[in-house]
Amino acid sequence: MTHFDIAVIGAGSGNFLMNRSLSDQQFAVIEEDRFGGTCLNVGCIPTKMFVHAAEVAAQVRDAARFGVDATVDQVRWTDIRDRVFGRIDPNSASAHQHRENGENTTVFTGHATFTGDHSLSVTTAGGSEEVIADRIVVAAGARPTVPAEIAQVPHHTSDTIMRIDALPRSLTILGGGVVGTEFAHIFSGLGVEVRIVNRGTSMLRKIDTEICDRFTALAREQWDCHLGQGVARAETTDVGVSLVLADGTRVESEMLLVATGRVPNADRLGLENTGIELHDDGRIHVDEFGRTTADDVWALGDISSAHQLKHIANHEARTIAHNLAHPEDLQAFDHRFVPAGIFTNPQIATVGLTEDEARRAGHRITVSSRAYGDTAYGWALEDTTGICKVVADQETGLILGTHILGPDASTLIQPAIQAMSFGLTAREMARGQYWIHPAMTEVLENALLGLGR
Ligand SMILES: Cc1cc2nc3c(=O)[nH]c(=O)nc-3n(C[C@H](O)[C@H](O)[C@H](O)COP(=O)(O)OP(=O)(O)OC[C@H]3O[C@@H](n4cnc5c(N)ncnc54)[C@H](O)[C@@H]3O)c2cc1C
Ligand SMILES: NC(=O)c1ccc[n+]([C@@H]2O[C@H](COP(=O)([O-])OP(=O)(O)OC[C@H]3O[C@@H](n4cnc5c(N)ncnc54)[C@H](O)[C@@H]3O)[C@@H](O)[C@H]2O)c1
Repeated sequence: MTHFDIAVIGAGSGNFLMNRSLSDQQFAVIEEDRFGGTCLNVGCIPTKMFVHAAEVAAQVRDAARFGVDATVDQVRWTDIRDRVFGRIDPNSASAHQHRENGENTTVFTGHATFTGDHSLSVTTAGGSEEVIADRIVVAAGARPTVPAEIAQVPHHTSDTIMRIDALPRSLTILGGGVVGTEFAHIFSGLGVEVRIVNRGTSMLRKIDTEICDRFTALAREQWDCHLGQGVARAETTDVGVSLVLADGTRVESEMLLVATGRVPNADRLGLENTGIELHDDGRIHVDEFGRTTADDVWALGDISSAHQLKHIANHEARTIAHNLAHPEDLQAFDHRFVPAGIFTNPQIATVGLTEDEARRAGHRITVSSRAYGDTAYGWALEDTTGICKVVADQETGLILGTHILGPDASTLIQPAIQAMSFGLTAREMARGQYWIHPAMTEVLENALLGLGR
């Protein structure tokens, strides 16, 4: 049995806790898989590296529209894959090594479960070890869900599909959420026939309705979409896998990717041995400072947050690091304006309330939408589908939400996030600064001016 000041379960965002202000603390860092967690190894970073490769290919295919004739001769999948993981794997290994060599860190490679509020059993390759700690931070993340009707047929999840040895000719994606639409973009960009089966009648159902409807129509144009239907049964066939839908339609592809959501890993932590309480959806319950319902046990990121996003997990890790170092001066999480970027085709970015949410919350709102194609740079792009929408409060003039669909949406939205975070009104934001002409940001300027205050 070894005693530590702080034990951290999970070296994804949990690996950022060990900063200078806690250098006098002895840490146990417990990780059962790779350092860097989901984002580095199987999430944000590799997916965006693949998205870029897919967009290079898509741009070549689209070049003739601009008077440039070019063709994609070949997609060297294994070269693309090995470039991605040739950068990522050493990064993860060096993060691990850094903690192995750290003066105040001891790494345990294995699966941690609680045996009490401050005691853990770590199952390692060599047996099991007991770790006792005065304070424990749970940063154990989430994992992909696989519906029972799929479990018995060969399938991938986002954890495995990026390391396949060869591209399939066709891919069925079950789920039309963020993971499903990003992989649809990646694989269709690389030349794979993509089919999507989604229970909901629209894709990305949580986003603003206008953007959602527009994106769903564009998804139907580029992928073979089967929406509003569950899977009655799944079968292995000569081709690969066939999903039989409720109406009898068979959707068959060489490969199947399941992207039906992610569940917090709280069910695998022996929490029944602790005072840690859960939400109904399986997340660990934390207060605004990151404290669970057990004394001196904290939690952050996908295991506890309502937002499964890396920038949120990072923010929560920074806040908890501060709170561990300064228990007399606790800081609260800031979840007021949580932005998200969806790196599909077209890209989508969103922050704050959708139009419907703003109405339901009782705001008297003013709404303005502007097309990319109505700005000079939108002309240069020949864009016909992009849109920027701003929702503001009529009385205060404050921006309640911003929603963008189109190239570089996740970059274009940042001034809106800044204005919302610092309390600038839409008018101040539109009129109180220069907007570079003819940059794509003019679409946001025009949407703000369209609010009419
Ligand atoms: C395909 C994909 C793409 C994504 N893209 C984006 C994006 O573009 N932008 C964005 O903001 N977010 C994105 N996300 C979400 C983002 O990756 C997560 O929100 C974020 O990584 C969560 O961080 P975390 O530290 O909470 O969990 P993780 O990074 O998952 O870390 C948890 C760690 O705990 C370890 N662990 C779990 N249980 C135990 C245990 N009992 N004992 C020991 N170790 C344990 C795990 O092995 C893991 O390393 C994406 C997710 C996926 C799946
Ligand atoms: N760019 C990003 O920020 C990014 C990228 C990837 C993932 N993520 C995070 O990961 C989380 C999980 O993403 P996700 O796409 O797996 O989940 P999701 O909740 O976004 O989407 C799941 C989809 O699967 C559908 N579905 C669920 N069960 C089904 C079934 N049995 N049959 C058919 N369809 C079914 C749902 O209707 C939904 O459309 C996201 O919420 C997001 O927070 C973020």
